[in-house]
Amino acid sequence: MTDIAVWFESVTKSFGTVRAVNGLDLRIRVGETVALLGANGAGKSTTVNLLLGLFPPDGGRVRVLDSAPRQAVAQGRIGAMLQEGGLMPGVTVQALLGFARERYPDPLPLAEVLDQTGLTEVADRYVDRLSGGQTQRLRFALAIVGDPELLVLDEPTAAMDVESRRAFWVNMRAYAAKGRTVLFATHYLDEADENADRIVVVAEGGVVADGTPAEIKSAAGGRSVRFTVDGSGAGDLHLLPGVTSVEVRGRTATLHTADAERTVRALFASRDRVRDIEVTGADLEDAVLALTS
Ligand SMILES: Nc1ncnc2c1ncn2[C@@H]1O[C@H](COP(=O)(O)OP(=O)(O)OP(=O)(O)O)[C@@H](O)[C@H]1O
Repeated sequence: MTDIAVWFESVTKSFGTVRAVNGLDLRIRVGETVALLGANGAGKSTTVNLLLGLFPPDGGRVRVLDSAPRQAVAQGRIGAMLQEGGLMPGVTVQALLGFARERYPDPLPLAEVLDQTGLTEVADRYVDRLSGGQTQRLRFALAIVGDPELLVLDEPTAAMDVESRRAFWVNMRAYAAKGRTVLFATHYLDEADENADRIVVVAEGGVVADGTPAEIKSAAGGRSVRFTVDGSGAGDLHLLPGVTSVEVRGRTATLHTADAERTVRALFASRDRVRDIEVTGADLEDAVLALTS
């Protein structure tokens, strides 16, 4: 028995000519809550699907809870909330959770799951009559009903409003606090920051950064300098001292810099006038942009 819950070793997976996962190395310890963070197409869902044994890797090895993924899933040791997949219509919330419970060797009590996921009030409602947020809660309930050792969530809060989202993370953290391992994929950088012990940033199918939220922010380092581009254009901005990347949207330029003071001084020296200048500390979004650009 090891204390590694999830182990990817040099894993690759291609779809036709697209290499969705490219030499991925990742180890997650038992009890960790890890966010997989990356842009569209970075390889998050493919990683999750490999972890669940939905298809085999082309190369490398995936181990979950000391087993092959399919075996761990078959034993009911992994709970998953995926992006798609319909719920059986024509049954009530309670009945569906009841069926699901029977598939597991040691499920949680039904009342506890309903209570924990805020579904008690709609227990008798047909699943096709639920709101979007309630449907997501039911998906979460189905993921935890078997009391799995590992919980895998692929963009779990998509389609939830602010209040449902907040409530969802409270529930997720309560589950993680029982010593369970959680891996969730997200686009929401603030959610990764607030709800994970560790953030793994993926781009083009590989890990580009891995650390605590604080470490990720400081690894990307630096600050952002934002201003309105005037007649001088934006062509030479990447040459300014300290600048690590340049983004221009409309008339607003954002410079990511490792040395804001030198960048700002050189910026003022290089043009007659600099309008609407704003210097901010790198937030997680800037950090991820800097790491993946
Ligand atoms: N079944 C498939 N067939 C063909 N290409 C695929 C398939 N699944 C994924 N891909 C491609 O693999 C790459 C990685 O996709 P993946 O869904 O893993 O990314 P993601 O990080 O989850 O993206 P998103 O945030 O948009 O869900 C993308 O270029 C995608 O188009």
